[in-house]
Amino acid sequence: MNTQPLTIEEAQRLVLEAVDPLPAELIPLGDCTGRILAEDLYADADLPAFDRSMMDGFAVRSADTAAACPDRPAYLTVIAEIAAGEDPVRPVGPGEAARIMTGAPIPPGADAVCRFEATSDGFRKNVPRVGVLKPTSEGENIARRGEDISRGGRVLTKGTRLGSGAAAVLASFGRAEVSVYRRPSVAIFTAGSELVEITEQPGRGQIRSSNGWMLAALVREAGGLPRLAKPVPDGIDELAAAVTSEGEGADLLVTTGGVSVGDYDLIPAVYERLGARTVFWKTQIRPGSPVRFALRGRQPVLGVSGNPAAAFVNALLFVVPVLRKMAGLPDPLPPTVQAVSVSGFPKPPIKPVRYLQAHAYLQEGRLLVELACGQSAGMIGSLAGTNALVRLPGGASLREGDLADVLLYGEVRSK
Ligand SMILES: Nc1nc2c(c(=O)[nH]1)N[C@H]1C(S)=C(S)[C@@H](COP(=O)(O)OP(=O)(O)OC[C@H]3O[C@@H](n4cnc5c(N)ncnc54)[C@H](O)[C@@H]3O)O[C@H]1N2
Ligand code: MOO
Ligand SMILES: [Mg+2]
Repeated sequence: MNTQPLTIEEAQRLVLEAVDPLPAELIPLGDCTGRILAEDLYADADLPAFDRSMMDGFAVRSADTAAACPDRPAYLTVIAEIAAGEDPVRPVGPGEAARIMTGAPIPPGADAVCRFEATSDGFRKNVPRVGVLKPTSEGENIARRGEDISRGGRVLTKGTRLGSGAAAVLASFGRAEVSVYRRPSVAIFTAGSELVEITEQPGRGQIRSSNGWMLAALVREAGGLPRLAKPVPDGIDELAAAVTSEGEGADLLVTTGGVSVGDYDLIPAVYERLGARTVFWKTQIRPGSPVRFALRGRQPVLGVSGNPAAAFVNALLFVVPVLRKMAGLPDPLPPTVQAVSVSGFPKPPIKPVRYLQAHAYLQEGRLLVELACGQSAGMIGSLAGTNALVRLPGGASLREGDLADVLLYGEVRSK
């Protein structure tokens, strides 16, 4: 086990190294939103599958229209009407045109579509003859077979998060089922003799256990399936029994509380009882420094701090990346962007990296960030209404107007 506090980069590397993407499963296309594609998708056909009209108008031979102008229209005999869904076989010969609708196949012989607006009488149905008012160039208003997606090409890449656009592509190739990475299941345990369930009225010295609910929501947001156990009193037997019975088969175990040096901080002993090998304990981050990472066989176990804001930071920095990697995303670490800080941070610089609860928002197209009031690790209020963490490197201070590194985890809107 590493005994020196690790840098955040080293700690994240060790955690991510220990986990792999989960196996794939087939799901109905209608359930694909937010899931991660587990295969490359190649086009097994051209899209569109046939040359088709992009306008309502007339399929013509472009040469017939070369000299057309409003004063001397090119008059063509209308030989057919082609609606979308039809399969026209009759060729358009010289001096002829076929009335055609958007999406309908181009008939043999025609090489362009002249839209209604560029004809005389075009909007009138059943006219035997139409006057084309301007030249229609070869290929005009025709979508060529395969011009959208050509057969054999890769249209979706493994590791893509599926959404509306991908659904359109998958549907076009008849994929009623899609292969995605399985959603990670996460068993969550909250340790502490002071904790009561949220439906209970806490007695003196007791508190409602909020961390489990926070973690369950975060797991869900990251695409995982949380299983939240009842709060467990501090006791090696009780905690080990709960994890053994309710953590069975979970892809990830998360415990909160009990990771520091107090007399009842029993998580190290519990992990030992469970046969989990500790990979590291303590990191150079604040809050959340005493986070613990262990492996119980292949099952990863993350012991996050009991202090609510510290638990939140631990979860964003470790639990979410683990879930993203398990879910098949190629870039598991949350992206960092830069924003102008409208607040300064009054405390003096420290050696560890600080993560500050913040609200990032847009103003006239620029990303700004405001620190939440109350940055103590034990506080909960700063978690409400925030969508970002400001990352303050070791030794750095933050003044109003400085450019700050920001880790976004929620929707960014205008203020
Ligand atoms: N002597 C030292 N004491 C502490 C150190 C240290 O280095 N030396 N580190 C401090 C830091 S930093 C942190 S962070 C905390 C870590 O605490 P634990 O992970 O051991 O958590 P607990 O002691 O169980 O609880 C801490 C705090 O959080 C509340 N809590 C716990 N679980 C929940 C929950 N499910 N929902 C809401 N709140 C919860 C708990 O009541 C305590 O107030 O240790 C410092 N101490
Ligand atoms: O690292 Mo502890 O999380 O400061 O509060
Ligand atoms: Mg403690």
